Amino acid sequence: MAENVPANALPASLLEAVGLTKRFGALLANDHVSLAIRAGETHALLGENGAGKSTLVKMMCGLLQPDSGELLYDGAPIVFPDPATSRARGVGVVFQHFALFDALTVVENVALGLAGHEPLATLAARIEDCVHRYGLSVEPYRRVGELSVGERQRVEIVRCLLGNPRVLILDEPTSVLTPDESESLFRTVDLLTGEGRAVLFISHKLDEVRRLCHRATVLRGGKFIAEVDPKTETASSLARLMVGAEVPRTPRSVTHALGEPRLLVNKLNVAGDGSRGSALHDIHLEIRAGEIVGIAGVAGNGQTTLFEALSGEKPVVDQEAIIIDKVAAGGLGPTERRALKAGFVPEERLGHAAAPDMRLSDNVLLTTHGDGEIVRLGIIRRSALLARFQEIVKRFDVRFGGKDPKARRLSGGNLQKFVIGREVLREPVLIVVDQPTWGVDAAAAAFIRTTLRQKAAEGCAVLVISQDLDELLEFTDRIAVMSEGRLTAPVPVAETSREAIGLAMGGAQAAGEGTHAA
Ligand SMILES: Nc1ncnc2c1ncn2[C@@H]1O[C@H](COP(=O)(O)OP(=O)(O)OP(=O)(O)O)[C@@H](O)[C@H]1O
Repeated sequence: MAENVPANALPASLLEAVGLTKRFGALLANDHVSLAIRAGETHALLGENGAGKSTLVKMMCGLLQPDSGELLYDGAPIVFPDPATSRARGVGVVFQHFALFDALTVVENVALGLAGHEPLATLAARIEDCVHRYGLSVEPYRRVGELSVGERQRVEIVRCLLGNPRVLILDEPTSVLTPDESESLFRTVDLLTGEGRAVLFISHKLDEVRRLCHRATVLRGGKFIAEVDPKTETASSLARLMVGAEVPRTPRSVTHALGEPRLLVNKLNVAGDGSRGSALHDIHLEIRAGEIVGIAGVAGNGQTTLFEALSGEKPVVDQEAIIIDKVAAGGLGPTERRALKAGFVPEERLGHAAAPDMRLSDNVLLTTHGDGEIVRLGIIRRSALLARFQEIVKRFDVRFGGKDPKARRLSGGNLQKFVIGREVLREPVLIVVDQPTWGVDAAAAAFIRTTLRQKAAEGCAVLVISQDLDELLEFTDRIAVMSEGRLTAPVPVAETSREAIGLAMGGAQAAGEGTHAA
């Protein structure tokens, strides 16, 4: 990938933050942070959850105004009063949480963000052109509601590129991508920097930062810590800079006897509804108390439908197709399934797992209202709710400013820790988690995995849907692969390999011996 630029030939900074400071109440989210992005470089912005990366980016594009400090663009001071102005000046941002309308097509969504009234056919042609030029796979006339998170992200990138940005800021672009999708994004990034554009790349995946980025700025606790050449660092030395201490690794599976099946999926068929999620065909799966089963697969192959069928959000006709802790649950809704002590953590934390404009404590209620402890005889026990909220925050180290902010105020990784903690503290016998560590820093990711391992050791059955193969290989016991709505038989991790899983992801039945016996 990209070579180091000799020091005597450094290109000028395109966009520069000089001593930016931002306070939210008592919390100093950015404390005199400086960062310069040069033409032709990919610059990483690193830091643990809540370190202040998104706050810095928001100030660099006019979404937030700094309390002090200034921005320089082409070496001259500039103020971006809002994102429209920064966009018009050539600063494009793709955020972690997308701003797309499900009911509209790709081209309609893109049109909404543009000034003027370009005919949709012309715009679709421009999208096709951009897609072709930068190797992105996006179909202009597909409805966004049908797209996987990875595809939605490409729509956001295309939308940005159509504005012909000189600086492109990507906020955790690979956290929802498969290895292949990430590789193709890296090629796109290289093409962009090759054209003299600058890319600011926020990521918790330190290996990819080392491969892709020319320089890295590290933040910790809202402060600038270091600017380093990631190629001369190791993933652990970078993690040490971010965290200020060694990062623990997830303990491998401890051998313990497995108990009763907690989840049985038997001949589960779900029709595609033409909108989000594909059909499921004849899914079989058994997860016993004490084990973690992982589901790998390229996004959009039925994982979302499977999650929704398991959580009760999508109706399943056959009552016996899903059995939770010996109870036929196919026809039960989400609350009734939670009453069976099942916990569910969906992929989209903001909007699905948590209501953005509700306070965190009220968000606790979303999945605990049927548990009896917090709501009794239809009356909310506020003290019990607050006690649970505080326990989640303490045990899962959820960091935020203020006492009880709205969910949308949390950094991405901290919100993820919150929604995982909310389910884990319900003491479930079955927990289904879609993308458990999306956007979570290395230390917090290790903590989440270790917690899920502990739950399994205590007798919980855990199902993890993840696009991160390394994660699945690191902490699950068996792995199945989802492809075109079909699930391979889960195979013990020791008996499979990245290659076999990769093949199965492409549709070959290579990760397991057959497709049925679980
Ligand atoms: N609008 C806001 N009001 C109050 N606090 C906020 C607001 N925005 C961010 N914060 C707080 O500022 C801190 C920094 O958040 P920021 O989103 O910048 O972190 P981050 O480094 O991007 O984290 P992550 O990796 O989890 O996305 C966090 O503690 C967050 O809760």
